[in-house]
Amino acid sequence: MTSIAVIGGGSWATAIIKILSENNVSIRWWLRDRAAVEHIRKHHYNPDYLRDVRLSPRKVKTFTKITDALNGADYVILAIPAAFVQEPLAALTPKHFEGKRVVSAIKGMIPQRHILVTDWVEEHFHVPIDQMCVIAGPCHAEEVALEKQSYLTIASTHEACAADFAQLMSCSFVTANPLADLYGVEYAAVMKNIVALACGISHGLGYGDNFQAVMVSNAMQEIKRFVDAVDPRERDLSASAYLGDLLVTAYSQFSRNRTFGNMIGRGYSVQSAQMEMKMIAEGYYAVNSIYEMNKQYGVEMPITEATYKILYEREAPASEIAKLKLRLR
Ligand SMILES: NC(=O)c1ccc[n+]([C@@H]2O[C@H](COP(=O)([O-])OP(=O)(O)OC[C@H]3O[C@@H](n4cnc5c(N)ncnc54)[C@H](O)[C@@H]3O)[C@@H](O)[C@H]2O)c1
Ligand SMILES: O=P(O)(O)OC[C@H](O)CO
Repeated sequence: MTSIAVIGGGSWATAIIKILSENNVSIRWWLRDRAAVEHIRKHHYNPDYLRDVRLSPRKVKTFTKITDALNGADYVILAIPAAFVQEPLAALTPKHFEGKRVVSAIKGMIPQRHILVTDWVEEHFHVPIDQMCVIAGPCHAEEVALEKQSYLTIASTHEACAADFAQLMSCSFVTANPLADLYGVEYAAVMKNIVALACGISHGLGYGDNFQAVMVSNAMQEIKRFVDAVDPRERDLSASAYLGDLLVTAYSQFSRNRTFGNMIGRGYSVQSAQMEMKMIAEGYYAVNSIYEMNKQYGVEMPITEATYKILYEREAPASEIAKLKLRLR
């Protein structure tokens, strides 16, 4: 039986565990919050996220020590927002990851370093890049909880590695397909969060669907320019791992990033929006990383620049979106 360690106690970790539990696997789940661990052991659901998801005590074991969760695991899935992933893994060494495949479920970048999570894992824990995958595609945890038909893309530099893990992430309500484009998929997943922030900000300011449709079309071009500059190769950005994820995050009621952006557009400060939201909007951190990274590449990125100026330079949302309006086509 495949043994899978899941690191993180949020909504996406909980949804991933629900999917994996449909297959013949054993899950070793590390959560930061001890009270949540106690609760799950006793009541078999996560008290903080997706409370309707029942967790099989036969398949899912919870741990408060991360090294215990990793013990004997074939796969390690990282499902903590990128801004917080370094701290819980700080005590781990390359030895803990020997012989294990690492899967990033994170759609964000390491904030202080402006690097992708897979690059950080390779650098820090010496996991070979071809032994890593990312979980991508348009998929909200809330819809997984409701067993609504969803599609995931498992991306890796090594197609066989992606294909193996895709099997484990497929079930009656999820179709997971492998794709050999680790970096393109990972960057596109980071960038769609920035676009969702911009869509939310515009919506909060009173812009309508017509404007958002143009924003999303321009965003797809912006993502293509950036990804082509950073990792040039042939790829079909209309595939669901890229365009699909952008659409779901820009339009869904469940989108954390859009919700956060909407609050900013309505006049909340960054701090008050963060306090009001129980969940993490990865795009807030990602926009800083992509903006900083782009100093090296010099790609034309009007949506990223406008979002950066609003969130990090405290420019007024109304005037930044008014300027952006003139740059969209
Ligand atoms: N939720 C989704 O539908 C979804 C879908 C696809 C990908 N993702 C990605 O999954 C990752 C996890 O997101 P999520 O939606 O589960 O997040 P979430 O907001 O539901 O949960 C937050 C998680 O972060 C942890 N956390 C919060 N503050 C922390 C801190 N200061 N230090 C350490 N840990 C802290 C919490 O314990 C919890 O595990 C993100 O990269 C997100 O982009 C989420
Ligand atoms: O839409 P968000 O901001 O909640 O992000 C969640 C996922 O990335 C959607 O695929």
